[in-house]
Amino acid sequence: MVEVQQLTKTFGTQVAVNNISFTAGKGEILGFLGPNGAGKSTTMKIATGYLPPTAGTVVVEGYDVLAAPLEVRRRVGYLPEHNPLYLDMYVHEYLEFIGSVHGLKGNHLQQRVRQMVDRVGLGREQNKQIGALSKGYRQRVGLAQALIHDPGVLILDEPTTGLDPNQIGEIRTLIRELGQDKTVIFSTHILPEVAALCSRAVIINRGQLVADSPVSELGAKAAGETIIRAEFEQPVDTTPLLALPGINQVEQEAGNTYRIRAAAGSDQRGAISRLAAQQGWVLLGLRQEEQSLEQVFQALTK
Ligand SMILES: Nc1ncnc2c1ncn2[C@@H]1O[C@H](COP(=O)(O)OP(=O)(O)OP(=O)(O)O)[C@@H](O)[C@H]1O
Repeated sequence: MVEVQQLTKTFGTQVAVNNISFTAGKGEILGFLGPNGAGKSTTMKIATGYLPPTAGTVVVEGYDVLAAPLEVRRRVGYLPEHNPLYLDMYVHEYLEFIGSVHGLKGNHLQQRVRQMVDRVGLGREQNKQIGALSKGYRQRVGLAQALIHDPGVLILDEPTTGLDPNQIGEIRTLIRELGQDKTVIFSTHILPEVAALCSRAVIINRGQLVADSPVSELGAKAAGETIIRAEFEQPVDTTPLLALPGINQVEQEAGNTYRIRAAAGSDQRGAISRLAAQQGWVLLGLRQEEQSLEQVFQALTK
């Protein structure tokens, strides 16, 4: 579990992160979104103990990043945005080195290295120097080093950037598996990735939190209201529709389709279909409009 509370980070006069709070739970994959410069990497660096907060706290599996940085590092796997690898080291050698930094030794260390090579799909490239690997394979080495000590929390800064579509698919599958029993926070600019992988998303903009909600509810939040389209066989009297609680406006569109604006986050379809039955209206279609994640992101971060 990762608990970010009223976190602020300033660099001189620049406020990179401005009083944000959110929580990521065990078995949860949290998408961390925001435009360039929003403060994502800064937040992740603080949560992994690489940067101290200016104010506020981050608590990782019960340990405060400032008060217990070693306990935090033991429990966190971190893939930084600019994956800092030792290019002249061989893949095995590097993973052994990182494993030993985490206190792994002997057979157990060798076994973990083999398991990680296998897990991230480094098999064919495992005997090369890191400098000889393609971007995608370097990213896999970065993931393997983040996982080597079997941390309960994984913080991945743009893990799929620069990968080809096949590699993206494989890394997403891996993240999905890891998310079953770990806490995973990952940042990305690829919005369909969030829809595919995450149950929840946190969006920040200019250092401030602008959304923290289940991905499925983001649309209504961004729009500030829910739009429903109802098609009837005949024109209907809009007065009883407008009288339903939570319905703000009803407009007739082409034919006998009505655009119904309702309070954000509410689902009025049941009430509308019951009203239609009461009034003897033949309801041909009833559809709640979904906003795409792109639209939501743009609305919240412009
Ligand atoms: N060491 C630093 N010194 C000064 N300013 C910094 C430093 N690190 C980050 N910043 C500033 O803090 C702000 C947030 O940067 P950050 O890297 O956290 O954004 P981001 O959301 O990760 O962006 P991107 O999507 O482009 O990676 C930016 O304006 C950046 O210039």
